[in-house]
Amino acid sequence: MKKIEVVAAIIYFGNEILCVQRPKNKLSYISEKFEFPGGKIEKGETKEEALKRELIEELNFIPTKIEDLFLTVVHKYPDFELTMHSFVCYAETKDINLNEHISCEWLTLNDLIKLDWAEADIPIVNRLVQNGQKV
Ligand SMILES: Nc1nc2c([nH]c(=O)n2[C@@H]2O[C@H](COP(=O)(O)OP(=O)(O)OP(=O)(O)O)[C@@H](O)[C@H]2O)c(=O)[nH]1
Repeated sequence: MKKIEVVAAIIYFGNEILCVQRPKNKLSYISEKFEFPGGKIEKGETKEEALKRELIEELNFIPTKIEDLFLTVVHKYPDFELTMHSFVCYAETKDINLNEHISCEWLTLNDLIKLDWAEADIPIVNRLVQNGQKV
């Protein structure tokens, strides 16, 4: 099975997190699903370099800070196996451009589960919510 390695950004503005919606796709399980912005790591790139490049390409956005790795998810979709490394980042503005996605929402932790997420993102969403519930 084809394997792809991806980086994804959990971007906080205050207590809100950026969620972006993918366009229609022939693969129904990712079509119009919500995800965290990011994309494939290219040859020779570090994860951080890939993340910065993808955020500029997709959103014209430069994070003020990128934290260490938050969670790596390995998920088997019907057509490929995804390894996705997620990183918490911070924004000092909500001013982004949607160059590839069809919509976006800035949501607090408790509202994240309301969206129709790509399956691979569910462990990340759950971990964010759990961490938020710790006192
Ligand atoms: N960026 C991102 N991709 C995700 C997430 N969840 C998830 O299943 N994916 C899947 O991981 C893959 C990422 O590929 P992509 O198409 O975004 O990457 P890319 O920008 O490098 O695409 P390209 O091949 O058009 O250059 C897609 O199949 C996407 O559906 C997520 O939260 N963020």
